[in-house]
Amino acid sequence: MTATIIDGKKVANDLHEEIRAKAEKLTASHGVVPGLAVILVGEDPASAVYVRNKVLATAACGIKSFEFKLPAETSEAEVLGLVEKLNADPEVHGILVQLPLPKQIDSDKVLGLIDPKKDADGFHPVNVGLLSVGLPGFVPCTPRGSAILIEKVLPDLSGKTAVVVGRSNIVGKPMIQLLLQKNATVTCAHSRTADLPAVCRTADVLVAAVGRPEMIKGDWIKPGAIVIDVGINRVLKPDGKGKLVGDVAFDEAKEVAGAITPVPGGVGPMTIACLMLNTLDSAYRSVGAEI
Ligand SMILES: Nc1nc(=O)c2c([nH]1)NC[C@@H]1CN(c3ccc(C(=O)N[C@@H](CCC(=O)O)C(=O)O)cc3)C=[N+]21
Ligand SMILES: [Mg+2]
Repeated sequence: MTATIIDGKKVANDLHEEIRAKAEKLTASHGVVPGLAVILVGEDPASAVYVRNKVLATAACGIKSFEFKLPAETSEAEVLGLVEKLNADPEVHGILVQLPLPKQIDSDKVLGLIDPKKDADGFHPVNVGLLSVGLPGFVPCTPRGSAILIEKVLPDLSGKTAVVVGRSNIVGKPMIQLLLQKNATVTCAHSRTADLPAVCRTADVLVAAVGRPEMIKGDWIKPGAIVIDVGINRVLKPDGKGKLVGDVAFDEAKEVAGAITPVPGGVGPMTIACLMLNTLDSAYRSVGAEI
């Protein structure tokens, strides 16, 4: 039996339509168009794809997009100044500073300056804290999108075991919080975990967020498990062309799993859809309207 392939692109496109309808409703009732500002410092080819997809998504969702592409040698003071300007701009409801930033810029300082009420990435310590105590705030886009996909396949995680491989602030840690909120029994595994394959084999829900191409093999997966592949790795094929692969060896894994996300077309589009969702939520909150 082969796994159900979870179509993240389809779920994301459906979300875009819902967001557009709600954005139009907010414009009709309050004259507000949700706005998202993206700051990109320097040229990174992978970032360029991401930024292009974001701009396409804002258009699909009826969200106004403000793009700031700054040269790689931009000073920290300049980025901080831009963040302050966007914090004060009533047309901007969400601010995203694309990571990683060049060396001369302290990213903690920049993320800490973003108004927590406009923190569409959910990386500000205030939002991290709100998530960890279960209060409303911004939830990071990749875990939020992953949780939506898991819910589609398995709405009730009570009594289920979830393993998150990776402990980053961007994906692993917030993913753990969301899985706990859903009553899963959660393990966080990482590069120092002993016998990682055995730990992965305990998972009814396995979230791979390690950033290492095809590291998680088919025989690490419990038969019937839900596998969420967060990795987006660009690798070279023997013919010299580039292709995208996840952190999971997909061809093997799909023979064992019950459901699995592909790369591309899985978590990636959901990350972007959730960025739109966070921006929409923020615009509603800015006028005190119910979503
Ligand atoms: N502050 C910040 N927030 C982020 O969320 C953030 C970031 N910085 N820096 C870069 C990474 C990367 N990232 C991606 C999101 C979606 C796709 C995506 O749409 N992927 C598609 C297409 C990929 C393609 O064709 O290249 C897919 O997987 O199907 C890719 C990459 C968000 N990031
Ligand atoms: Mg690690």
